[in-house]
Amino acid sequence: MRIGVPSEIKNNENRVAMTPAGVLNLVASGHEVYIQTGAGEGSGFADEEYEQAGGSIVESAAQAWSMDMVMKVKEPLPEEFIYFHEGLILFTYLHLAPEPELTKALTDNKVVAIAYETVQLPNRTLPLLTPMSEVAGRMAAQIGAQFLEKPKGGMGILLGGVPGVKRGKVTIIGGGVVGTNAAKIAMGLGADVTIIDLNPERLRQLDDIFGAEINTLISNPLNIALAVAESDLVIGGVLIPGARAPKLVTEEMIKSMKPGSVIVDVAIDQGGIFETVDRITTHDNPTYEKHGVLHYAVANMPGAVPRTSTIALTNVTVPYALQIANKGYSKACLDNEALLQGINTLNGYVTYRAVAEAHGLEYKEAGFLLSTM
Ligand SMILES: NC(=O)C1=CN([C@@H]2O[C@H](COP(=O)(O)OP(=O)(O)OC[C@H]3O[C@@H](n4cnc5c(N)ncnc54)[C@H](O)[C@@H]3O)[C@@H](O)[C@H]2O)C=CC1
Ligand SMILES: CC(=O)C(=O)O
Repeated sequence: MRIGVPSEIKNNENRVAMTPAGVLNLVASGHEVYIQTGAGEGSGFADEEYEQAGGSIVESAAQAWSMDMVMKVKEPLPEEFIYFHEGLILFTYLHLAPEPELTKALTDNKVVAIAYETVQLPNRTLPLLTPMSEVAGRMAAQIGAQFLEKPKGGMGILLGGVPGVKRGKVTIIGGGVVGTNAAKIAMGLGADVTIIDLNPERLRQLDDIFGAEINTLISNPLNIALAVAESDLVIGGVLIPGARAPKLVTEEMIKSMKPGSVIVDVAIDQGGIFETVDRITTHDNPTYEKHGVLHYAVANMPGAVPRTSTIALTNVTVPYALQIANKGYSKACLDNEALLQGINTLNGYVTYRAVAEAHGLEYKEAGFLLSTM
């Protein structure tokens, strides 16, 4: 199979979908990999390293997009829709629930769109989302701590306090991968941390992991309102796979926070959990202020630490790319239920139920479509 790897074009997105090690793997199995010149630079991978691994460098995005399968990191932006065509296999993060135009472009052009974030193992975990959630979760606590500093617009507190001065309060809504990693760093900084989750079993696990060092609360509007009101930093890490994130933190709750508090909406890639987050922000201009609270809503947080993120991401994506390349997408997905869960659009249909529901579109089961093709 011929695999194309274009450069990422989102603001400050320095990750790339393939490392030279990944190229070596695919080439060793008889595939051809075409990398757009300079695509790996932001992650510290030079064109020559890809060539030494057996890949070919192409000059333009159009050339990289002209292959049988395109591997990317972030969802395509409107200027990339011109490259869509029938039968193209697109393997990348897509986050389609909050993206009606992208969903339409993929179905109109009959792209086989396999979303990293909905590839799901039988134990319900999301192996291609997890490493980036680990990165973003850890970053969320660091970023929150930074923006609480006065010169960054915050109220001017140190999360860990000092002897004789109270520690800062951090509430994390969603105790999955983002939440757990945010908690680790926030606790490491010395903050007073509360995690809120809907799943009591998850709260038990968190209690076992962190013990008395952490507060856990079941998710309901009252607990969220009380915790948000007394927090200096609130981090949103809720996910219902494939679906638009629920708005759990209302405008009234944001108004109840102290001036100079900070919210970090990590779940913004699925639409975000804060009612007052009305736009996606960028690494260039990461925050805005509303009701005196600093709002951070960058949808590609790991793009700021591309060396770590690219390696962590490709560690998990390349084995799945190999299955698709070796068997063809149809057999690979029929043989591997986890990969089948990744198909979001196929033959002009939306094949992920939560995405179809988000846009009021007809849903078709990918397995059924593939077995009748
Ligand atoms: N902004 C960025 O750059 C990045 C964003 N993300 C996003 O972060 C979000 C979280 O991802 P993960 O932690 O990997 O998901 P996860 O599936 O590991 O965790 C989600 C947690 O949310 C909980 N939850 C569901 N409904 C809830 C509710 N009503 N109240 C409280 N908790 C609830 C679940 O029980 C689960 O524990 C996703 O939207 C993901 O795409 C991930 C990486 C980077
Ligand atoms: C998961 C995601 O959206 C990211 O890593 O950018």
